Amino acid sequence: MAKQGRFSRFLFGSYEEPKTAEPTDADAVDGAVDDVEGNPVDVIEIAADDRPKADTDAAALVEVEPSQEELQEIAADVLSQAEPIAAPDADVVAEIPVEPETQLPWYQRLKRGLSRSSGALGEGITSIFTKRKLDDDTLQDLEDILIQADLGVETAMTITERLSDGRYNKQVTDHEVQEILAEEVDKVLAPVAKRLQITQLESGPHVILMIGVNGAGKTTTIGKLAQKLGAEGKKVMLAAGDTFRAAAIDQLKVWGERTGAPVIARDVGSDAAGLAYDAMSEAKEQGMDVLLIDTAGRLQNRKELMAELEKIVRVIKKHDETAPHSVLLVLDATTGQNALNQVEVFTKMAGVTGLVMTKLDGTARGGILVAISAKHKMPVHFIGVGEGVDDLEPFESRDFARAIAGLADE
Ligand SMILES: Nc1nc2c(ncn2[C@@H]2O[C@H](COP(=O)(O)OP(=O)(O)OP(=O)(O)O)[C@@H](O)[C@H]2O)c(=O)[nH]1
Repeated sequence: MAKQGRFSRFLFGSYEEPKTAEPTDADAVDGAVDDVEGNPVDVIEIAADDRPKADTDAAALVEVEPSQEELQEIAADVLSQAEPIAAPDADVVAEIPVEPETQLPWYQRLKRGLSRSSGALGEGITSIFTKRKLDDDTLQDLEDILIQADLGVETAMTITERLSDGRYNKQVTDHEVQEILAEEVDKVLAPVAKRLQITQLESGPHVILMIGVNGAGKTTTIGKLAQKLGAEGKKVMLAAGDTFRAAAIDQLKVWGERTGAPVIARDVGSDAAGLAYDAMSEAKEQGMDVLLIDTAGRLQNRKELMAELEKIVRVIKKHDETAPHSVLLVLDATTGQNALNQVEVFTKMAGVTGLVMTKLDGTARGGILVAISAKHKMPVHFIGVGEGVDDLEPFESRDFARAIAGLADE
């Protein structure tokens, strides 16, 4: 059977989608809660015994704004795929890896971290273009590989169109394809690659609220940021606002010891907003430049999670009307398409100002950052490619684009 045209496969749905998510057993209930700006937001309750579901790989192949109902489903799905709720003190503190003494330069570590993604892309590209001319079939195969790497349909199409321009029916090299891939990825990412600005150095502290689902890497990212900001000479304080999990509190204390940053913590189960208020007082009193506040990734249900985030924001504002100055959403790259949905849900819920993507080293589908950037155009401040303290770096679009395309640094 002749292959369908590339565009019609997406628009008319004959494209074979990656497997869809299993239906969740989340109990949706009606309820109205305001978001941080006071706008009403629908709420979904998640059953307390919800367990993680299979990978959500359902690509949104045609860009359509989700309806309120769909958004509710997405929210249920997003949160149901977080780690299961553990008894608060049944957890153990994750081991914080010790840095190797000799460290590779960042680009090498980035390339190594993205090697699963670039390897999958590279192998795919080589298998397509070895001894084959550029025609409809090869372009279609390439597009499939790019979509499987989670780059998004739009970017995949742009790349194949650019490649076909002037090269149709000719032999192309892997390198040509990689160069075009890198250039197009860079075009999408360059506008969102923005440094995190610490703006409150005079009136301090600059308050950073870290949010995201369980296990995304919030606590680890706080530790890594504390290290970086401290190395820049900034006075940093940490607040263990994930009072839901004993391990999260302990882990933040370990990071505090390691980075020399004071940690404000209370017992598990304490009121997170009360802790944030006290942390603000302490940070002001001690003349801190930056206050990094950890938050719970998952409570009993989304309503509680949202209420807690709102409350934290409200009490912080009692100290400083302009705070929090940054609300960073931490995304785990290994969650694939689900990360796209998390941006949607948390932005509505908590007014996200920027993204941090972790665990790019743990997936062959690091292209998800490209799809997220193309869709949401949200600033990306940092990316993580490992558990070590130096495995988090400010996001540079060109480096990322060349590394994921498997090209050498320039
Ligand atoms: N491979 C890899 N692991 C990472 C990265 N960032 C974080 N991790 C690991 O991911 C795990 C979860 O990180 P946490 O920082 O505890 O996640 P969290 O979002 O604070 O989770 P909760 O406290 O449960 O809400 C830890 O084992 C981290 O070491 C990364 O960039 N690469």
